[in-house]
Amino acid sequence: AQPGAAKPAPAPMRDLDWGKLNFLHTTDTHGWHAGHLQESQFSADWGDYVSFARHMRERADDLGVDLLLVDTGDRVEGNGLYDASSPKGKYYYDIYREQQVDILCTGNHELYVAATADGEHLHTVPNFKANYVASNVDYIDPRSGERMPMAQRYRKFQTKNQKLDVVAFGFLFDFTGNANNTVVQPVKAAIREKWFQEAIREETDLFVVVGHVGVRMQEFKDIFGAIRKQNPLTPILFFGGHVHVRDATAYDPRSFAIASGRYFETIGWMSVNGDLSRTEAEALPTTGPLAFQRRYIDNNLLGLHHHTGRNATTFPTEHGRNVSATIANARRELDLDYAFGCAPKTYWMTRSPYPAHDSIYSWLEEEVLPDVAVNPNRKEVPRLVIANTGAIRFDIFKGAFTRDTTYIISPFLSALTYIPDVPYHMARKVIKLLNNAGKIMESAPMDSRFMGIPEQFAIRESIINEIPSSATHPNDARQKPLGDGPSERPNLTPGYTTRDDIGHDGDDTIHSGINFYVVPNCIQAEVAFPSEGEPATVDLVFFDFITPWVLMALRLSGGHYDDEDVQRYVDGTFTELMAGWIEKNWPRRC
Ligand SMILES: O=c1ccn([C@@H]2O[C@H](COP(=O)(O)O)[C@@H](O)[C@H]2O)c(=O)[nH]1
Repeated sequence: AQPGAAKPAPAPMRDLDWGKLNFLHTTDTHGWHAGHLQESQFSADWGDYVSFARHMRERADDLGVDLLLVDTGDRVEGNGLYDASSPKGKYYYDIYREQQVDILCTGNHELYVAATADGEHLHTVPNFKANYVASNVDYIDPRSGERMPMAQRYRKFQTKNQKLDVVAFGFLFDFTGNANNTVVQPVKAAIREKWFQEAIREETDLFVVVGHVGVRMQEFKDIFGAIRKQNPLTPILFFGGHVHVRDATAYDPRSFAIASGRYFETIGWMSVNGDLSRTEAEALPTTGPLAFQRRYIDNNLLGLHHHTGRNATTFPTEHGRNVSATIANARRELDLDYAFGCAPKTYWMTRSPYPAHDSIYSWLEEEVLPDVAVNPNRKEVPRLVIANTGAIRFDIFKGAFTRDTTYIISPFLSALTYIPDVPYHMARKVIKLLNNAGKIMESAPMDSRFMGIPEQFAIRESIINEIPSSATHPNDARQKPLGDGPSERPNLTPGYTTRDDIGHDGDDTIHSGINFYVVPNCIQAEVAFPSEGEPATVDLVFFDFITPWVLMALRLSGGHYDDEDVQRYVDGTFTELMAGWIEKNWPRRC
């Protein structure tokens, strides 16, 4: 863990079930390779993960089984360790490569900005040349204009100990927001390609699909359908991401899919037992069942010690320590602990309802947006200022708001844009349409959920845990999450209490539950409105990311505007404007 990181508290644990084939899975780490310095349950860093993987690989060797590490993309954007350097990723690429990841793929965040895609092509792809798989992503060379696969389309290899043949794919969901130096082929088209049809006809013991795809998204179902049609009995293992939740499901009895959360809070564990080798299986009179297990490991040192049977002295390897030290140096050089101000209280994204005094969205709407959305030439003009909730990525904790926090909360280069003098009777309808457009904005790429937080692709209704559970045994499947307040098990720390299709026992650490309140796609501040009556026209100010939806909403309200009508409203990114607001409004020191 990093110097000064919060120390984890002991908690009741569930063990890992080892199988013949075992996996550790990271996804949507978004640059959090230093761990969560302020959150004890997630405060291990990438160096600790390097040590952990080393011990787990040794254990696999001792047992004569296999362990593979997989990563399903969105490794970048969302933390100072990646975002604060110039160029972005100056330190991150060399830190990430220290882990031996066996199969990895691209996420959408590797592709939003052309320079990020260049970085992926120049660094992570060659760093993991044999292991990086890009089944539906191409890169366009900026000099020659040549279009080429981002990496090999699929990977065929044998596991170390049991010599199991694996055919692995690496997919990205049907993302359309990529920069023009990349091409994302829709999954339905990619699986019709000759190379894919040949790959699924390879002689293999199992298929592994890593994907920056939610495990309940159609893209994974289509890939599963195509492989299964050709291979009625071969095990197919899916590792998903993008939606930022812990989740697991099975598409049929010989397949399994896991998603392992977000922000390096979780290290996913999947294990498989049964007749995996096709030659052995073919010799049997009938095909035996496969047994799949999953665990969501909280990324903290006490848990990692527990699962490896080690302690503070025996756990860190020299390699792991060096990686932790490299991260600490990078954080120091980037001055990530520089404080813009001191947050007077904690502001939550989804742990409190919106609106509320401790909702980050209420804070933005009531305090920040009215203050930063000011164009000096139009400051008297009444305006509606719309922000998409997906632009905010994390909670603000009471205490120092640092350079690191700015990127944690808002890593995007979001700009405030506007359409001047929109008739108010039209402009006022926009927020309602963005939040409740229903079927009109349901299908990609205009799916209105893309404006909101990724978690809400999976969680559609609030999860409120006010009622204390009566279950007391750690492995009691009837266990229900507990509230944030006093609980019947006072020793439990609040944390993930995941319910997936397999049951309620997926988390390695037994926690009391945390509330999740569904939030709207967008929020809106009314600024400089007349004290009485309504304005005839307003400036409609909004984050540039949501331009296509705003134009569509205006069209539905009878206003015919297009991209040419959209202008820059204030200079600077929203991240910079927010940091400036904090410097001005919150005390410098805590
Ligand atoms: O410029 C941007 C880019 C993205 N967003 C929001 O982020 C999510 C996607 O998050 P993932 O981590 O890729 O799942 C997107 O749906 C937007 O809500 C943004 O606001 N601005």
